Amino acid sequence: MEKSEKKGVIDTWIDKHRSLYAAATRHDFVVSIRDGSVDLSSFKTWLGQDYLFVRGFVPFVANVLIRAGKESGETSDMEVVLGGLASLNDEIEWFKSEGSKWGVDFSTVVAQKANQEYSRFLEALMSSEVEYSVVMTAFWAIEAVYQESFAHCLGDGNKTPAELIGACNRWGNDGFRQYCLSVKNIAERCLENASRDAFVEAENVLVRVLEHEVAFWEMSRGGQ
Ligand SMILES: Cc1ncc(CNC=O)c(N)n1
Repeated sequence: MEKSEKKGVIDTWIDKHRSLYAAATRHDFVVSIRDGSVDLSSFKTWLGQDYLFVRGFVPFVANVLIRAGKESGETSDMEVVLGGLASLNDEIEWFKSEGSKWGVDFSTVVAQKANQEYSRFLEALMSSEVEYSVVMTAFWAIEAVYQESFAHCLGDGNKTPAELIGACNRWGNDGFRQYCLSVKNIAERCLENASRDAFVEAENVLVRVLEHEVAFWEMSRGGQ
């Protein structure tokens, strides 16, 4: 097989954890956006919680950026992560305008348990004890779940409500897909040279990200 066709370790792990991956990327909430049956109070709950999540995700990505500058062999790694950080700047502005559009006052939104647990998990990954390959794998998984989920809402035959297309475009667009592929390539390259321990930990962290993402979508059911 050509190198470009060779299945990487991340795809092997995704295949191995196929049902969990599907639970994270085809959650009822996402499917309900795509089929147009979404309950708007669920959407508002997700919006408020995700705004808080993203505020905690910024320092995580900043930490990845610092490590990409120091620990990576390739100068392009830092540029890929910097692109991600730059888009988070736009994203926070986007959240604020969506908040006013939907009447969600972020100053009164309280992080729910699943959100708090996800933030704690991100904080633990910021420790210098965690290897770069492990952090990169987690970073890829976090971004890829949103890319896959929202791209699904824009795919052929969707009945996504017009007022939710903007949200879906934010993560479902082709540029974000390309960016996720770049992050995946970085993670794959790091994993090729990782220690046995880091390799085992990376798979474990990938699974944990998927579990956190499922729990995160589940919060939308509360509809508060
Ligand atoms: C819970 C969660 N996971 C991943 C993302 C996507 N990354 C940045 O926006 C997100 N916004 N929220």
